[in-house]
Amino acid sequence: MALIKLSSVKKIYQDGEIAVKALRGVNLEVAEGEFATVYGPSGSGKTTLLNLVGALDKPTSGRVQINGSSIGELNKNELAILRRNNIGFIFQSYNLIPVLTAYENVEFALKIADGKKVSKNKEKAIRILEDVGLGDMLSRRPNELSGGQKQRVAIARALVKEPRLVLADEPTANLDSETSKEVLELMLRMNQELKTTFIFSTHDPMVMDYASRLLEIRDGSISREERR
Ligand SMILES: Nc1ncnc2c1ncn2[C@@H]1O[C@H](COP(=O)(O)OP(=O)(O)OP(=O)(O)O)[C@@H](O)[C@H]1O
Repeated sequence: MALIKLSSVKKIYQDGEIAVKALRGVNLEVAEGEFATVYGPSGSGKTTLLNLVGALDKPTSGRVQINGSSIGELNKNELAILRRNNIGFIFQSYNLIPVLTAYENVEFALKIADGKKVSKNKEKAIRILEDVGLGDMLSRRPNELSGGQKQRVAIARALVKEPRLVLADEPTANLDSETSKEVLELMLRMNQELKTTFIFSTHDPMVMDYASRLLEIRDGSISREERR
């Protein structure tokens, strides 16, 4: 069974009088363990696609299945549980909690996922922050970190739960090439060792080099696909 399955998915945003057709009938299956990137021009529908795959939004028509569940049939609470148990998100806007330190932001994500193993959580949170190169910034708050460092806290927070699926919107947009490489290597290791599935939206050729599957999206449709 595919981890993600989209069947004839359309998404129309109503912008006042105007209906914006953001996705125009997308069919897509992503299996467990894929490392896929979605690329295409600005406004082509990449973020819309990731939001649907992440159960953050529902399609206007068609079906989005995550691990066999049709998201159109789940209520808000069920969608939240599905996301919490399966998906790590890395967004452009970071969504870090401003009053918490880098370490606390990462540890908090673990606490929500699994309230029990507190001592293990501490080790895990520190280790993943070291892995993204922030071992000496554990006690900094978001406003004391650069854009790229915040991005790396957001990456650590998404990965620390070891979710089945990681969704990332331009994960390397604010990182220099050395840091991008380290973060991508970390994700690739998780992909190989834990079979974590990754789906990225990106313009970055380095990210595309790591991908095992490239999906081009144009005007709300998948226009080209390549497996490597
Ligand atoms: N909430 C919304 N209301 C109305 N229109 C929207 C909304 N969100 C997105 N759109 C429109 O839907 C289309 C697809 O947007 P989307 O954000 O998915 O594109 P994208 O490929 O991620 O673009 P970018 O690379 O610039 O982030 C665009 O025309 C956009 O203006």
